[in-house]
Amino acid sequence: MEVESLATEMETAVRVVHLASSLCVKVQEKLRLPSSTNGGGDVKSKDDDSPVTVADWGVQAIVSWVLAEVFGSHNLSIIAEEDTESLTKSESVILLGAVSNAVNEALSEAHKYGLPKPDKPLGSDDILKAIGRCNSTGGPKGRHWVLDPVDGTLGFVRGDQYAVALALIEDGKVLLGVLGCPNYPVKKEGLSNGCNQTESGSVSKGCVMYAKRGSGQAWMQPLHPGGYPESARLLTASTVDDPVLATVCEPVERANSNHLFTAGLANSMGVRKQTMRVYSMVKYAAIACGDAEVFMKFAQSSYKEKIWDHAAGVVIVEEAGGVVTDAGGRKLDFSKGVYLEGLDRGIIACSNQVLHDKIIGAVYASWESSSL
Ligand SMILES: Nc1ncnc2c1ncn2[C@@H]1O[C@H](COP(=O)(O)O)[C@@H](OP(=O)(O)O)[C@H]1O
Ligand SMILES: [Mg+2]
Repeated sequence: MEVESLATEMETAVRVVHLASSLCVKVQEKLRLPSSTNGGGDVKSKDDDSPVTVADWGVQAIVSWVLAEVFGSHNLSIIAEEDTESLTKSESVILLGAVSNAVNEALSEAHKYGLPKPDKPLGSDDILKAIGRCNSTGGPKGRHWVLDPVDGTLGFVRGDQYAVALALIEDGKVLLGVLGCPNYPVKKEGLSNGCNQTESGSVSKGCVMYAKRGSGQAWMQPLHPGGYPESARLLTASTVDDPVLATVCEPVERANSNHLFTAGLANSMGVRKQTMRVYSMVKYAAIACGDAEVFMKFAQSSYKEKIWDHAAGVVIVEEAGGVVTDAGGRKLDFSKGVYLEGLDRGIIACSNQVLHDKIIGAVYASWESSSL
């Protein structure tokens, strides 16, 4: 498949991530209201105790509905994080109503993003069908959309960073990636070289980043409440290759990555800047636009990374000039279904190859002496 032939896929993916991000912004605002007035925007717990909200289901419904409208539902394969189980329980009527309202409110604006909109509001059955359709398990062959409707749900419910992440995988390769980062601080003007902030530049909030495999380009658009933006800027990852000058980022949650190991590693390399703890794939976004140089994640060995937590971010970082591998220096394998099978210890994303080589070397040196 020629990557150039993916114009409609890219266009649709970018536009629907803008629309989905606008839904998230509204739901996150509601979550900050007292629970009696937040319109059913409460936070639920999944079986693994991680949070899930109206936004997770709402985004999944919207993306699934739009992709089915544009590409047809026949043979449409979507691998996504949420399922309908808790939404279909009898006690979930209010929750399903809140998802329905959020989805229909967002879809009523779809034309502002150049996307199809339904003739009449979607019913609960349509919404459950759209969410439930995203149950593909992927694999080595064929075309699969990969969606994390709200990555970093903990950040989302805390009013912090989160991302809407959509990617397209074909025959195990990530061809397209789109990241909606509604709370990302973006410098407003004079931005010719990524989204680095300067002291003089004014900063606005929210962007969508995207890249097509092999294009050598990653792009960023501002997030506009009123519709699809006219402009896009090229992103360039940082050329800093001296760890002493590098900014390292890692997950906020101690449970998701070994902070002690990362701190020891950074220390051994002479890193001086304070580690940035950031929720979600926004860490990949920070590397792609030059705000950070290194993202490291060392989960517990029993944890298996899911493809939707990485696919979009990896292609965006790579096309912006960065390098992403496991801790053994091997490319992440998106061909094995829902999980990143065979991952060696952790994930290392760097803004350039020279820095990446240094970090991988330091991981080897530190590993033996660590108690991981
Ligand atoms: N025990 C664990 N170890 C590592 N990652 C985990 C984890 N439990 C959940 N995660 C993943 O870490 C993601 C959040 O990333 P981060 O910690 O970098 O902010 C979660 O995404 P969701 O919030 O979409 O569930 C989830 O997929
Ligand atoms: Mg996630």
